[in-house]
Amino acid sequence: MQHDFSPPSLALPPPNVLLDPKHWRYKNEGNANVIFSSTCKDWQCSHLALRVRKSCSPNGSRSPSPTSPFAEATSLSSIEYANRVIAPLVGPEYIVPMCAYRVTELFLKDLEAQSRLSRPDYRTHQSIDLTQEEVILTVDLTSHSRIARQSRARLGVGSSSKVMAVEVKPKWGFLPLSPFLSPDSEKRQTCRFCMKRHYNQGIEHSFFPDSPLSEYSFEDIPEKNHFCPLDLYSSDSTRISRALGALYASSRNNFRLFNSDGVVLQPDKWSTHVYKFFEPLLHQAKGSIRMDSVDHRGDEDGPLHRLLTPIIRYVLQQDPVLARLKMWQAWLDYWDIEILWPMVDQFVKNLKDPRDQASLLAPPTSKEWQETVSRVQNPGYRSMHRKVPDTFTEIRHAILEYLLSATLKDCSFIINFNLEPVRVAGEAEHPKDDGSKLSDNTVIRHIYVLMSDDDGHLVVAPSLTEIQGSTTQWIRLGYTVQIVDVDPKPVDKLKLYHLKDQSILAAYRSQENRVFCNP
Ligand SMILES: O=P(O)(O)O[C@@H]1[C@@H](OP(=O)(O)O)[C@H](OP(=O)(O)O)[C@H](O)[C@H](OP(=O)(O)O)[C@H]1OP(=O)(O)O
Ligand SMILES: Nc1ncnc2c1ncn2[C@@H]1O[C@H](COP(=O)(O)OP(=O)(O)OP(=O)(O)O)[C@@H](O)[C@H]1O
Repeated sequence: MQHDFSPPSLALPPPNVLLDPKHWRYKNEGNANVIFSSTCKDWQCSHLALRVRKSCSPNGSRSPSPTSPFAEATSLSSIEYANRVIAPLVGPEYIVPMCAYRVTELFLKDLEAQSRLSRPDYRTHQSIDLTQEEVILTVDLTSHSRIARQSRARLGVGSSSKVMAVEVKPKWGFLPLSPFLSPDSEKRQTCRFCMKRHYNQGIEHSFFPDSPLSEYSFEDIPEKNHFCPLDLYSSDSTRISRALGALYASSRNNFRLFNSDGVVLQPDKWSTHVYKFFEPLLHQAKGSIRMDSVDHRGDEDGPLHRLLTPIIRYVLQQDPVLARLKMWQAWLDYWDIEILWPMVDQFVKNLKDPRDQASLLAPPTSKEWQETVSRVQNPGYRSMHRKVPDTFTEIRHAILEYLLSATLKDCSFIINFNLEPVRVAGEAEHPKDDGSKLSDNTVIRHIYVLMSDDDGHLVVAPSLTEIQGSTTQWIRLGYTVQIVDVDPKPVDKLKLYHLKDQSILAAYRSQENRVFCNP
């Protein structure tokens, strides 16, 4: 049933349990996959998720087009890519355990039928691919059971089941480095995400002129209050807070909050959920955190800004995930697609032998991906003055590097917070926490959180020693940070990347507002 990449930590229940559709509930989906969470309470099952590929059509038949993300990405290659290509770059602790699991068409049809009512309208033009023989069995990063079990085993305490998970799709975190882009290029001042806003608005108008607001619509907020990924990646407290505030106001597919059951919450439920999660701490601050309107997302004194922002900001400032994503996104996209694609295209045209042309743009092999990772990890690779690629091998290298950077520009990370039982001051502190590993590579870290007596603000610290004396009550949160959606991008998307890049630029230039992103 399973392939070699199954990590030992996924001790699996028998197939009759796993292949029972009533044990799965629709969780969420992206462009290419639908995710189901386990509803089975069995300890071997309760923290699992299924990642099921979508077809290109509404009836579930697989009809890969040359631009399809599935054309090269079978479930096995996605797993291999995550473990052998992405893990060495960003760190194995961020990679979610996964294995390929054989399924039947009947099982897929049942999943398809039971998910129909939960799926958003704008996604239903693609349904589950009923021809796939394997899906990815993985860990549900929004579930409480894995970290809670670990805490129980380590601390010998009954662990609370309170969990809050947030997902962030941070997108492109850099302004281009390319020495070949014009010094006057808009790309030197405005990040790709901020430019793309105008392109998205154009697409939405042309496709959905009368549609109600969806995840994909921009709400009517002033330009200066929009989310800029560069703020999130900045490691500066004020800028991270601003980025989070912008995401609360207009989250699109860049920010999600999950409840204790791992269900995606609608934005108007976020404040209440966050408030309830922190309730053990709030007796001192009840008056100062406002819960008096229905939707507190924009309220500076509401639970999102006062409670959620400090803990996410703390995690993002401590954890290297964003710095690593940004570094590799930028270095692997050294030339910029505006320069790279015409270079590739010209080179292909100059090749006499059609077999050489085909092999320059052939799907990368596993060996090539692994060579790419070794090459780019070599310190010499990060030189500011790279040789312009002009041989077959160099152009091929530049293509693979760009595709790798595209994966890192499109992935998301999930932070899962697990609330441990409430303690009072004076209780013995846990030993200093340097992160403990689960049986896979997942690292659990802990933070202490309290309401400051002085001003009713949330204080976050890595150990109690730093905060004792200023309060009577604190909570300890275990948290994990892991990345999802690190599939390989197909090589035949390269041309489309260029087209999209030029369309984004054109849409940005066609309007008057200029955005200056802080690098
Ligand atoms: O190009 P972008 O930035 O629009 O990214 C696409 C994403 O759009 P986003 O901006 O996040 O709404 C897009 O996300 P949505 O479908 O919009 O949620 C996909 O992730 C797409 O990747 P793939 O085609 O499924 O492999 C993404 O395409 P890639 O460019 O990563 O291949
Ligand atoms: N292991 C997981 N645990 C919990 N939730 C998950 C997990 N993997 C994915 N999800 C949820 O499902 C959503 C879609 O998953 P994923 O990003 O893998 O789909 P995709 O179709 O490949 O995305 P894209 O549109 O970027 O191509 C994620 O945004 C996240 O909300």
